[in-house]
Amino acid sequence: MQNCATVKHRSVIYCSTHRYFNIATETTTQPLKTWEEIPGPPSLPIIGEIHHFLPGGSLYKLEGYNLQNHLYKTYGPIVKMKGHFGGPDVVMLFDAESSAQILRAENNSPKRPGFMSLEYYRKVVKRKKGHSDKYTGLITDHGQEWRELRSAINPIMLQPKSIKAYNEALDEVAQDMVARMKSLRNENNMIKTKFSEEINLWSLESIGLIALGVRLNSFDFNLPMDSPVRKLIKMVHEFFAVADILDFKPSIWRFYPTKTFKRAMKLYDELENLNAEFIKKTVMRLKTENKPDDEKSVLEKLIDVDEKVAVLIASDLLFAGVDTVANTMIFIFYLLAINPDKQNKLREEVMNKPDRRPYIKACIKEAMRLMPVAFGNLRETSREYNLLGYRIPKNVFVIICHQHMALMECHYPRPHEYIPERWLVDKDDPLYYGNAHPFAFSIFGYGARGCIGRRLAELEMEVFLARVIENFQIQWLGEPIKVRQSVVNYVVEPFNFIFKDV
Ligand code: HEM
Repeated sequence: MQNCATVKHRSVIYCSTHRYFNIATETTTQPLKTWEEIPGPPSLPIIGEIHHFLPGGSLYKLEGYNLQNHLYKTYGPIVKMKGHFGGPDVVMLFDAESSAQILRAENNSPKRPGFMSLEYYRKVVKRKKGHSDKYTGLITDHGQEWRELRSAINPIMLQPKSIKAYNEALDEVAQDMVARMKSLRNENNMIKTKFSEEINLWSLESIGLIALGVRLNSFDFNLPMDSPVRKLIKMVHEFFAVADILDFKPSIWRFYPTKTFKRAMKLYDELENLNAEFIKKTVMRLKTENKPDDEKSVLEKLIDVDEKVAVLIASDLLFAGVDTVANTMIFIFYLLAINPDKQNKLREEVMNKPDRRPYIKACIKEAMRLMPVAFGNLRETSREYNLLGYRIPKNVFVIICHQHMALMECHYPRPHEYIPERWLVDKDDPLYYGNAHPFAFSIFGYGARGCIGRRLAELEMEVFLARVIENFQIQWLGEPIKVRQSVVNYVVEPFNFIFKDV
């Protein structure tokens, strides 16, 4: 059992009684420890900690949850990783209260760096080519520019009523996808084609319909491999792969244009052009139509505000909204497949309660807690902090390791079990989710910069899951699923799902 109070490097006990102390306030009479004193793997000049990840190193072959758990157990709730090859120093937080401290304090103008190579492409490469737009996009802008973009999109994407209006359209996509799945099964009721690609088609079709207002026809069996839709999916995958190498792994691209860096610049260019093509076609069509507000797509609503902004935002929605939702959906299917009692309970609800479905929401939430699509979130500090008794300087990258925190016993009892009920039980039940620190699980991020696609993602997943559960008994064959951590978490093949007719 992993208990927050058992961390050997800390004198602070805050969690086992479900009371959370503000550690910064507790220790104000003691001198702050320095940046250098923050525990972490010893680093070497220039290369930082890379040697630990090489054969024989203490972190060799560790990744994802296992890496986080190793760091937490070895160094405690705050771990420093030195930047390598000109990259920034990073602090990893496994402590919910300190995460809250950073996320709340940075909420005024939150800076989430992350996709540095994409930012370089949009702010340096593109501008050298003559693009002079004030904005570069939701993901890569910060400060005033980001705030302006965000305030244009917030009312469209975050109001439950405007998202609910897409229910029927999403259901149509879900039903089409179920029909496609039926026709793609072999004699053992397994999907003959690559399952992850199939789910990506569903996710792209859904987001395409909402963002652009058109059916992309991703489910067309005659879709050529070099069609724009397939190209887009391939490019989004590739985008995450190159961003992982350049931005989240040691890379010297800041000093020398590596092969991957060159590939990335070309890919970002191709991806933006492809997105622009999709969007241009839609914009032209929309100019000839005049729909009532509640039937308009996100792009249509944004065009009413500002056409250039509309194109930028729709482009970011397309690539941030495909892999995230698709992979989450695969994790949900898997957890329901290996927990047939939960699946049957869900089916009961889906078949009998069309209007109110709390259990489906709980199944999705619990899957995201147990198998999140992203392991953490990021903020750059805009000032100094006192975290857990250490001085954290300005301009440091802080990673909020929410995957690890959401699997801590002190927050969620029986943390490695799939128990959707924990999101529904009363206060006096020990499983009650409200006993956890509110920042222990923050899959969609936090505050002003939190995921703009959250409500849409939730609705997409609910609608599709209901249709799948109504039609199929999902089973999983053989060894447990394997997950590969990249910028987002992916399932490694084989996809041993069985979709039997109910
Ligand atoms: C299960 C699905 C999803 C998960 C877990 C997820 C998670 C996240 C997280 C953690 C962030 C960072 C938030 C922060 O910094 O506090 C984020 C940002 C973002 N997400 Fe999502 N997301 C999902 C689906 C989507 C979808 C469907 C879309 C598009 C419709 C989308 C578009 C975006 C965009 C554009 C941002 C950047 C927002 C900004 O910086 O202002 N996401 N997402």
